[in-house]
Amino acid sequence: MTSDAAILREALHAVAPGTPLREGLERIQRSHTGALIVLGYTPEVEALCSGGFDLDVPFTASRLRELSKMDGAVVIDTTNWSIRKANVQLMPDPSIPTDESGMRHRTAQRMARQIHLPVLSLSASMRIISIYVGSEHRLVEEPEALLSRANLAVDTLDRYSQRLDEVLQTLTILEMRDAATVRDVATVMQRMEMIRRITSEINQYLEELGSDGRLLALQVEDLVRGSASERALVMRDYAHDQGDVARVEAELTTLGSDRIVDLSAIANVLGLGVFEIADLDREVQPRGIRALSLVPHLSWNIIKEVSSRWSTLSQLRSASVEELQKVEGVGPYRAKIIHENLLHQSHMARAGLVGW
Ligand SMILES: Nc1ncnc2c1ncn2[C@@H]1O[C@H](COP(=O)(O)OP(=O)(O)OP(=O)(O)O)[C@@H](O)[C@H]1O
Repeated sequence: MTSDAAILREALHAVAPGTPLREGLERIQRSHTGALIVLGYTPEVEALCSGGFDLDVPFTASRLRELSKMDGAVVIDTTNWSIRKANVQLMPDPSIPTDESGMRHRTAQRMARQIHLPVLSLSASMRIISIYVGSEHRLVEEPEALLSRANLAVDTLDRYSQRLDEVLQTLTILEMRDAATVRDVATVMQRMEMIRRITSEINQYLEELGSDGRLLALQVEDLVRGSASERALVMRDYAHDQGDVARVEAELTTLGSDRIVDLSAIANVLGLGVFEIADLDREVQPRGIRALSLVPHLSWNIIKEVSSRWSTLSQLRSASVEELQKVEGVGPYRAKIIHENLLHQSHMARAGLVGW
């Protein structure tokens, strides 16, 4: 079953600026009237409606405004965006608790708690749009306020991305010198997880911003391009058990905000066995999967095959062209490219130059 929070998120998306529903709500606000709108038409909703009249007309912003001029609620079938009822009295169970004041908002909250569908309430006096689903409640924010918070979050994402670039470059150089430590790996994973978190927050803003968030969406896309696959590569390089990457991903995602600052906790999610602070300075070897991903023209299957033959990047780097050729799917040409590219990466790293 879809959770109330997920339904609320969808509803926020449906009322985002630029959508027909938002246009209808803005028209109602401009005419200084209020509205009570149920987003969903089910037998349960039908049973809680009294009076008014039945309709089956396509939803338009102007129809919503006209129908909201009348007393009572409007019911919209969101499966085909048609208006099904207008001028109806909603009769949710009066024993359902509500902390709202004013009959419109109290009815909206009770109704939402009973049917677990979005119910919108527009106050005539305060120009506020509220959405209720189950016990969830959100005010629909003005685009300007949302946009300024989203911009702040994008600035943060930008700073986090720069910092990730730095720590990832350090890790790359240390990997080539066989000197990476648990701390370096955990620091990269920490930065990547922080980027994932702020990106998911921004995506929620973007959903609510609708067409007003288009430019910002492009900027975010630019900042996070390739970051999810890079994160998976680092995990595959260092997770104690390579088959465990899905668990690592899930645990990292749910790590509380107090624990995400703790490098030991992150290292332990990767299975790197940190029992005391000094363990963070233990050297670790990558499997070489990220380094192989930088070699041109290598398919994922070949990367997996090659990396499974040698247990560490340094062993892989010392493999000769002849040895590489013994791997299924690797011919003389590919073997040479792998060999030369890994050496090239190593030389660049030794010279302190990365980003090939
Ligand atoms: N149970 C209900 N079913 C349908 N419509 C209702 C219901 N309760 C209130 N309303 C609608 O809300 C309108 C305003 O009601 P009321 O003045 O009691 O609420 P309010 O919250 O004080 O108003 P506002 O939100 O505009 O400040 C009513 O005229 C009616 O159209």
